[in-house]
This record gives sequence, C-alpha cells and structure tokens, in this order.
Amino acid sequence: MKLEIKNVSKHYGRKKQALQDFSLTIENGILGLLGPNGAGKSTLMKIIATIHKPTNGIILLNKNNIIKDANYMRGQLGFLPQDFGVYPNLNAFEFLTYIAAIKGVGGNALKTRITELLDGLNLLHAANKPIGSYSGGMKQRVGIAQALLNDPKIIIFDEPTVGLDPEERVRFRNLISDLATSRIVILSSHIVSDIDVIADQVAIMKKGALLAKGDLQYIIKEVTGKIFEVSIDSSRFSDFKHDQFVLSATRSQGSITVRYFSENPVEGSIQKKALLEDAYLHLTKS
Ligand SMILES: Nc1ncnc2c1ncn2[C@@H]1O[C@H](COP(=O)(O)OP(=O)(O)OP(=O)(O)O)[C@@H](O)[C@H]1O
Repeated sequence: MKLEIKNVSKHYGRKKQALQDFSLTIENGILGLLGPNGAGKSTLMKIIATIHKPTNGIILLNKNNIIKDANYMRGQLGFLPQDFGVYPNLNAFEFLTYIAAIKGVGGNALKTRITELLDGLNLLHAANKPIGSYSGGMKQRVGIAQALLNDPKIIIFDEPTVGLDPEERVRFRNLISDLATSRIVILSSHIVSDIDVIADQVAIMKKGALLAKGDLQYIIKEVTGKIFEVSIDSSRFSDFKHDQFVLSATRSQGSITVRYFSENPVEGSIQKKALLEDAYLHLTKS
C-alpha cells in the first residue's frame, strides 16, 4: 500500500486555511500524526477518508487518484472520526451488525468477525448491553471496532486513545501493531506518549504545514545532545525562561527543575536523553 498526498491545501470559507501545500508519502506501517490543536490533523484525515475534498492538490492510493475515484479509497478504508457517535439504544453487537450492513459487509463470517473484534477490544462481556450504558472508553472501543469491521487496508484513527485508561491504551497499541504489518495505519494525537512507542513513522504538523517526518530516531536527531536539566532557584525562573528554550519545569520547595533545549547550557546542567516530546515541543513552539 502506498498513499501519496501531493500539495494538498484546504480552505474553509475565504479566510481559514487549514492545510497549506501539504505533501506526505505513507507506506505500510503506523504513521503517528502529531500536532497542537488546530494544526489541521482532522482536516487531513477527513480528506484522506474522502469526507472532505481538498481545495487544491491530489491524493493517490496505489497510484489511483482518490479525489476523483473516492470509492477506490472507501472500499479499503476503516475510519474512526474524532466526533464518532453511537446509537445508544443498540447494543454493541446490534450496532456493529448495522454498520456492517451500511458498509456492505455480510456473509456467514460476519458474526464471527464481530465476536472476534469485541473480544479483541475487551467488549464481549458488554456486547448485549445498550451502548448508552457504556463508559466513554467503551464507546471509543466500539468506534475502533466499527473501523475494523471490513478488514480495511488503510485505517485512519483520529485521536483514538481519547477516554481510554492506561490498560486499554496498551490493548489498543497491541491490536494496532498486529494490524499494521500489511496495512497503512494513520493515527493522530496531541499526546506524544501515545505515538512514540507505537509509530514506525512520525509526522509533526502545525498551522496546516508539515514540520518534520521520519522515524523516531530521525525526528529526535535534531535535539539530541541539546537537552539538559538543571535545578534553579524559583526567583531565577523568569530570566531563565527568557534566555533558554524551556521544555518543562517541575517545582519543589523553592527550587525548580527545568528541562530545556540549548546549544549553550548553563553551569551545573546535566545532559539528558532526548525524547520525542522534546523534539515535538522544540519544533512546534519555536
Ligand atoms: N468546518 C470548518 N469550518 C471552518 N473552519 C474549520 C472547520 N474545520 C476545521 N476548521 C479550522 O481549521 C483548522 C484546522 O482544524 P482541524 O480540526 O483540522 O485541526 P486539528 O489538528 O485536528 O485540531 P484538534 O486537535 O483540535 O482536533 C482550525 O483552525 C479549525 O478551527
């Protein structure tokens, strides 16, 4: 599978430009799409999912132009939108059977497929209860299940881990890692820790533009050897922030431990291992 996004722009109305000349090539594996609120992640995902049309640019899936031939994408797509809604009166089994009918998925194997998905997402025990009685995390898992019903070859998850507890996040990660070997999986988040352990490739965007794309090592390279930690008196923090690129700060009894990016670290600093979070903050805040 190969997805090529070429010079895609999207305007909402006259003034709002959500994507600007955005290009990205994605192959099998997991792509983590990171960006602050409003970066354009949802817009990009909806365009790939053929829900929105771009103002300019083209998208090719295995060389087929999906802007012209949306059905080529739709036949192979699983999509979990950010604002996924469920029918509260249906139970998970009924809801997934209903979605399967809409997607044209049927046959003898459907019941088994739904049972497998519910089991994989730890929902089997609640399969006969109305979805309206589910927790936020359970509803989100129903959303994940519906995206996987048709055994899609390209899977797009917009903020899939919202509402999931730590255990459910691990379960989700394992499920996705298993799927990604022969498929394209794109998942967006503004939480770096959701992405760094799972993604083969990371794309960082801001204000509708791509800032960086590559594997974890490549993205982190920019800040490697330049991440430091130092403990300073609280009264010096304001000046310190002015002089240095502060990534995070933790207060404890009159002093502050500061993690920062620098080419000229202050005396007493300790060099730290660079993380994706450091690279992300450095890229998106500068
Ligand atoms: N239907 C719309 N009409 C007008 N502006 C929109 C519309 N949808 C999105 N936008 C604007 O386009 C920009 C990109 O929004 P988008 O939802 O794609 O970003 P995002 O990275 O997914 O953000 P978030 O993480 O908050 O969901 C934002 O400034 C947003 O306000």
